[in-house]
Amino acid sequence: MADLEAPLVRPKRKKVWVDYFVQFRWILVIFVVLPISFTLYFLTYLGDVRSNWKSYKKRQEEHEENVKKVVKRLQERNPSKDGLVCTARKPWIAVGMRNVDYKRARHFEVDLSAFRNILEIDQERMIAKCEPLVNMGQITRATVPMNLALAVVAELDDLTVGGLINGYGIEGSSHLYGLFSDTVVAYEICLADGKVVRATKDNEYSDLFYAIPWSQGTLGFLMSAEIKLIPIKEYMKLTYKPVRGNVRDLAKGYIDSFAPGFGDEDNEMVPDFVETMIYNPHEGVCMTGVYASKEEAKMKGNKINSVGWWFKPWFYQHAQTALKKGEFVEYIPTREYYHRHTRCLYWEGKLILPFADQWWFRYSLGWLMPPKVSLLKATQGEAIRNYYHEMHVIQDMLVPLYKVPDALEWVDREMEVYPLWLCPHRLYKLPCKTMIYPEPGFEQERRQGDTPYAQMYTDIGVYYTPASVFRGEVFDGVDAVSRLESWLIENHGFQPQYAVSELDEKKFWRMFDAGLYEQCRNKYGAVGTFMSVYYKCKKGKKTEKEVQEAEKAQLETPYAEVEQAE
Ligand SMILES: NC(=O)C1=CN([C@@H]2O[C@H](COP(=O)(O)OP(=O)(O)OC[C@H]3O[C@@H](n4cnc5c(N)ncnc54)[C@H](OP(=O)(O)O)[C@@H]3O)[C@@H](O)[C@H]2O)C=CC1
Ligand SMILES: C=C(/C=C/[C@@H](C)[C@H]1CC[C@H]2C3=CC=C4C[C@@H](O)CC[C@]4(C)[C@H]3CC[C@]12C)C(C)C
Repeated sequence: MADLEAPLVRPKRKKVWVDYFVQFRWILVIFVVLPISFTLYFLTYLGDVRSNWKSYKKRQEEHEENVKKVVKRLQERNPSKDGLVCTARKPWIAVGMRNVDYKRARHFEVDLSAFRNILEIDQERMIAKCEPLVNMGQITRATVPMNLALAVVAELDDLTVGGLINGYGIEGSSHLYGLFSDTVVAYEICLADGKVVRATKDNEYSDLFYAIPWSQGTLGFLMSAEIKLIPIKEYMKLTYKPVRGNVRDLAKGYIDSFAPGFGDEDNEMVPDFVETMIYNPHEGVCMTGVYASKEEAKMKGNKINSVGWWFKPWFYQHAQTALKKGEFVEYIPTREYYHRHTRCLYWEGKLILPFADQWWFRYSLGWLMPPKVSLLKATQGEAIRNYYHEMHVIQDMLVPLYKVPDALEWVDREMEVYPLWLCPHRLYKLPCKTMIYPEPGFEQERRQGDTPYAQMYTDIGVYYTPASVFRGEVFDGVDAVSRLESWLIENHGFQPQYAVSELDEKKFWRMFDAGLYEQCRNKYGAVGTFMSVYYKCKKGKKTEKEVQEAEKAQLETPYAEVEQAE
């Protein structure tokens, strides 16, 4: 605690050309990225419309044909000559910060680009059956008019079902439903030998069912997923409540905004949606939402705010107005609420287009927003990419709810990044130990927000330029991330794998549990066909030696070493 009190003194840093490149990147973004993004969004939309014209039967038939092609392609692979297997999705298309170096070294690609259809919306079973490239924009466009939604809808339109399942996905409803993968009831998986199986939590493939989340596509290819739907209403009644104090007070305000006492999950006060934004070490805004009918929203005296229109203020700035005007309530059309952070990429848009939040830009060119993450990645070059690793932070810390005050103190001291995004999620106690798992014995502590069957966690989203960089001081992003990871390991926290990681293999397996994953890798023949999850997450260019070692790997030994060391 003592060293927490002493302020860090950082030396000044000299600006280099890449600082100016980042500062003037908006020129490239306005004239190249935005027009192409807009065109691509429009073409994707037309593709979705075309897909919707097809009957479910036709889509299912096409799906079966496409699955056969995947099986054939896998069987064509010559293990002694071809590399290990991954999808053919280009590294820059994926919505993640990793450099996906494994796709820049020897590998064997399987093209899944045809898998972009919603195969069925079953209103009786309350299930949406989706192919892996169905994205969030597409699914809400199809379900919201039916007053249905996936139980967890990740905010950015371009996030895909396959990426959210094989990685992680979260939203403001995760305090009720868990992470995206917790809402899946069945996976259709193509295994290394080309066998296609349906895994559910209680059939013969239940081990595979539990091992898929966080495995990054290293156990098999996901061909489709059956995902839980929930009934929704047309509007989200959102309450914005300002909180003030030190970071521990802000954390308490956040926890009290939604978390009932231990085991009191049926408490009617628990909202449908929760998120908190912390704007500086002394101020934050806690938001809680409940679904509301259009009749209620349109009642006299109620304020409707269609936040999705291109000319509207960016959502995080709109929420911030609660700090001036005090607590307020408004009704937001549900689909616009789901995608509230898309237009400004949370607040990252401010750095890329610093004036795009001004009224004159919003009214004149706001309709071109947002720039597609994939195009930003495609045009950023090595220098900007490295700048984002060294002088910027894009990380999430999944921590037990009761540790949020400590985590906020840590981030404030070590990174000084604001705004911060806080979003709670349940971490279920499952019949087997998955890659991420609650603290052993958490239920005996009977803490606020927990239930006997799940521990409440929080995703602390740390995205932006640290204050020290704005002040022109030295900031070592690589070292900061490394310390963040160590803090997470010590505090039973987890780091989503879309972010850049500095973990070595042993530390990786200290953060994540390898037991079930390794067992399934061996049982389902993934070793020697699919890459390992650490190989995929490891930062840095792959050397020929590393590629060869990965290809020859029979057993993932570092896990065994961790076991022995403990
Ligand atoms: N609100 C949220 O929850 C947010 C989440 N994110 C992160 O972004 C990521 C999603 O980005 P997105 O571009 O959609 O996904 P990606 O293309 O980045 O895929 C993520 C991983 O899933 C694997 N994968 C994807 N589809 C399949 C499949 N059909 N079969 C097997 N493996 C598959 C990929 O394997 P391969 O490398 O072989 O292609 C990759 O390892 C998530 O992992 C999430 O962590 C980011 C922002 C917000
Ligand atoms: C994890 C969550 C949200 C994360 C977003 C804030 C980030 C996810 C991917 C990030 C980005 C990817 C690539 C980029 C290209 C760079 O040149 C600029 C930055 C960026 C656009 C970057 C910006 C942040 C993300 C969108 C959820 C759980 C809240």
